[in-house]
Amino acid sequence: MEQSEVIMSEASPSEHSHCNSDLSDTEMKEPEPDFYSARTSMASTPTTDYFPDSEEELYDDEPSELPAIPINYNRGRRTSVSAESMAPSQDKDYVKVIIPKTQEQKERIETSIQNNFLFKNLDEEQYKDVIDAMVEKRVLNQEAIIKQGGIGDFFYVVETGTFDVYVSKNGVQEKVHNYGPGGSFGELALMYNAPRAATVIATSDSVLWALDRVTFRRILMENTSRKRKMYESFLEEVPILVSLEPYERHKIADALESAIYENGQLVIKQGDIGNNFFLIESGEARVTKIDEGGIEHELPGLKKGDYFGELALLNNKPRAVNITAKGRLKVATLGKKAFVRLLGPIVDILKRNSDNYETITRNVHQ
Ligand SMILES: Nc1ncnc2c1ncn2[C@@H]1O[C@@H]2COP(=O)(O)O[C@H]2[C@H]1O
Repeated sequence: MEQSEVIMSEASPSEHSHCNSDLSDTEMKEPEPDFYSARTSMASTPTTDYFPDSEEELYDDEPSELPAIPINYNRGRRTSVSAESMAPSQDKDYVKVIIPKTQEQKERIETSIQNNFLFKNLDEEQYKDVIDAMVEKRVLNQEAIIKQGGIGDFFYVVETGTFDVYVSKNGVQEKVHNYGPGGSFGELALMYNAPRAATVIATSDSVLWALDRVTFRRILMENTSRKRKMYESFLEEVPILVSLEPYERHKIADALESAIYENGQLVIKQGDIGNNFFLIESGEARVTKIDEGGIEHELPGLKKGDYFGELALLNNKPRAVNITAKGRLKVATLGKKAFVRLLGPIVDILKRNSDNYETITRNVHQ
């Protein structure tokens, strides 16, 4: 069947200044959220009709085939969504969503998604479809864009502004996360047909790009859930990551890329500038250090579940050692930006552990 297209009314161009984009986590101020009076507002009137008044409009009661919901995401409170196959990319009956945009709006979307891992690996058509379907949404400081327990309608990418995420457990609200420009949220309810797992509140006047659930499921869901599933059990077993929340490990999975090194291949060269952090998925690695006299010393090796490459990223120093594949080595890598953003909660542990290197090196030299 031919794919049809539905043209939505145009979102009005932005006159909003791009503010707060440089706020670091530490600069963000704690809000006093009032979840019950919090409201959301549409930036541009012409698109208002496209956002249902009630999220319930999107649903009916027919049961649907559901993927397994991961731990901690409002288990047991699943909602159902009909007329969506579990392999959305193969559904030829979908109607493409096209919301006309100015060139300036398209460019702003491209800038917002360029460093977002969920948008990596899209082909040209998928990329265009995503941009076509996105709708601009402006929120005011302290507005709740998502409320925990609500039904999921849209996935959001932050263009400008900042957001805090709260999870309520046993009546206690806990701040679990925050987002800035380029960040994205709201995927869980769409992926698992589950109620919203958290409340997301703007901590400054912000601009978001919203992607409807059908387009999200059709284009972004498969790759996202494939990667999260692929790395889930591995990341659970990496000792350095045990203190992280399951959701934090999922965000790491989004950002990971796997690479294979054959026996004897150099992964890290002493003295180089460091751009990546590595986790060993399988195999082993040799670690050696060349001293000032040019003599190479063997240091304790690395195995599955170990990490390396953090030192140069933590201290902005050249690589301290050589790392070489010993047999076939499979690693999962994180780029520097993702390392800083996603491993923030364990930076102190990484730094503390790195103190041991000096002792190890000193012992080897003696
Ligand atoms: N610790 C967390 N647990 C659950 N959701 C989170 C967490 N941190 C950020 N989020 C995001 O908050 C969103 C709330 O809506 P969703 O459940 O659709 O998707 C959720 C995630 O994108």
